[in-house]
Amino acid sequence: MENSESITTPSPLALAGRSAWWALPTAVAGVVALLAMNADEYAIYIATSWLAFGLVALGLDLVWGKGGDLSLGHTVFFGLGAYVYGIAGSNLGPLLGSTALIGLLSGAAIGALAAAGVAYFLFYGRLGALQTTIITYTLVLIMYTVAVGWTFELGEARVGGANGMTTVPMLTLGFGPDAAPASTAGAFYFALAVALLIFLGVKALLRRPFGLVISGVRQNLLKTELLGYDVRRYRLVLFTISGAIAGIGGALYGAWALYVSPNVFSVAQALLIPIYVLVGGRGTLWGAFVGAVFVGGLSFWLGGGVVGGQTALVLGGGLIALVLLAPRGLLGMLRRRRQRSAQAGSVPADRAELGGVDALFDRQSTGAVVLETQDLQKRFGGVTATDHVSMQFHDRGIHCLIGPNGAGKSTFLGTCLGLLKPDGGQVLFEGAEITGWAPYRRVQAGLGIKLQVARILEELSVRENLWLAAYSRHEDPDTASERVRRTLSVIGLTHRAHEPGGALSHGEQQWLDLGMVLCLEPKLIFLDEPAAGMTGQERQHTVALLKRISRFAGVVVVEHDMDFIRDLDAPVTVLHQGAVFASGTIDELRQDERVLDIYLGRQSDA
Ligand SMILES: Nc1ncnc2c1ncn2[C@@H]1O[C@H](COP(=O)(O)OP(=O)(O)OP(=O)(O)O)[C@@H](O)[C@H]1O
Repeated sequence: MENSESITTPSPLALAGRSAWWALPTAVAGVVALLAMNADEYAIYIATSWLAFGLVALGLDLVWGKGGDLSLGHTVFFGLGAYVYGIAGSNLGPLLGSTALIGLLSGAAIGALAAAGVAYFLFYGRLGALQTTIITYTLVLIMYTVAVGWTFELGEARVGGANGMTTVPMLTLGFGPDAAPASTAGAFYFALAVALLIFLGVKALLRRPFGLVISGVRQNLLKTELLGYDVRRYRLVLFTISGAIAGIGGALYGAWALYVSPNVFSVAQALLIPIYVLVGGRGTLWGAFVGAVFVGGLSFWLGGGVVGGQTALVLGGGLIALVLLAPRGLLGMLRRRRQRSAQAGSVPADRAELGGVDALFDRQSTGAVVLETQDLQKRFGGVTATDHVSMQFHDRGIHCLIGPNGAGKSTFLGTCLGLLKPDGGQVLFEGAEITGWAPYRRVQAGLGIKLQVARILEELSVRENLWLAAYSRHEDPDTASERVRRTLSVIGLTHRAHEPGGALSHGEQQWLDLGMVLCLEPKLIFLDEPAAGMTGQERQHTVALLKRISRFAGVVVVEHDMDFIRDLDAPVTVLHQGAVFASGTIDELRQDERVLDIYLGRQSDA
């Protein structure tokens, strides 16, 4: 009862935790501000640079800790922020004053622009994680070479290649030509306020459904796309925001150092940023600042000569030890580990409400053809995996697809879903050609897919998993929450709604995965080996559930288990060597010598 009440909580914000989320960061910033009042001016000056580095680390933690993409190129956005602040500030500052505002705007703009360009290339090119890291690293090498060799003058600004840029104006908070530069303390408080506001902005963003999608992207990119989210766009937006934050950090750094060296693009500087994040605690956001202060503070202390000038050596050794001893970072050590439930829950057959399926579909199915393939072909080198397949699937009823190993079932599924690009033929959805569509667009149009291995988002709660699916369909938090409540009852997981998906048993994860597909209210559902690994009772229940679902949506079942197919009592198509080989009822096909032959391997040609 307690669970079901909280499940109906309409606000998506409830998904992300406490409501006074802004109070702690604000209080911490307040305490830091109070401490600074009594601190030595030189310490305040040094601490201002830690805030600038903390910001670029925050930008990286956003894409790495939250989004899962390790970028080694964030120092490029940081360095560009510093240079562009120098150029814009030295030209506009004498006219307008407020180099602070100029710095914020120019740093954010150049950081965002550069990051968006890189992200477009990375994500729309569908490059993998390793390639992302290598390409961002290469970017650092390129930028360093460019910065060392480039000398030019632009108005008051002089960029001097290897000598760097010396015309970087001081931070001015006031407006107008007569505005005076900020004091050391003034610059620190300004940087602190900027860091706090950006931190709160990032937190607020991640508490929105955007944050859940990003969490999905990190945990399982394919599943998130199969929930209908344009994952490339989400990653691009996240990377762009993170570049803007790094650019602002760079502008603050430029205003602090009053000089920009091409070394901001050096490999050493590039590697320091992930080190800040690792030391502080990846994915914590706070850790970005903790890492910058800790590493900055340590090198400041060591630089004072306490270890006989071996600063880099001692710092390096210390950091290696820290990362080994506290792999989750300083803040990660403090965080309570989420307990994985040891409960080995079985499939909740007796608790699931088959009748509840009716309430999950608002629309009536008409029995019309929803998906059609025409002459579909797919080759892998010399292997023809899909051979001129023309099939139709309706928005009601069950259709089974069988065939021996290597018959081309998965390939056919992959081309229908947009996971594989066909070499010929067409895929039509409700009469419109969708052959070139990305998977998420097909899901938005009404295709649902449950792959053989359950794909759930293990760190999100059961409810959040379902909510993400329902939100993709409805984009209305209240409607999504209501659908989640109904779906939980259908899949019998209401009592585990608030547990992380990763704590569920194998069987329960399969049900959760199916529940996510149901939340999408698809017109046609592809199920890849739904009976794999199930007990007899679980199979019976699945058969009953699929029959119920098939009143409202077409269900295409790809299976090996002939008893399961028989129980489904539905038309069957046999694939062999990529082509449609036979079709009929399972009993008819079991009598067909040709079909028996291919299953027993007695025939090499169709
Ligand atoms: N990525 C790939 N690269 C090269 N060949 C592939 C690839 N994917 C599939 N194939 C080949 O295409 C043919 C069809 O494979 P597919 O996996 O579609 O069959 P299947 O019916 O799903 O088999 P199974 O029931 O064993 O999963 C096989 O000969 C397989 O070796």
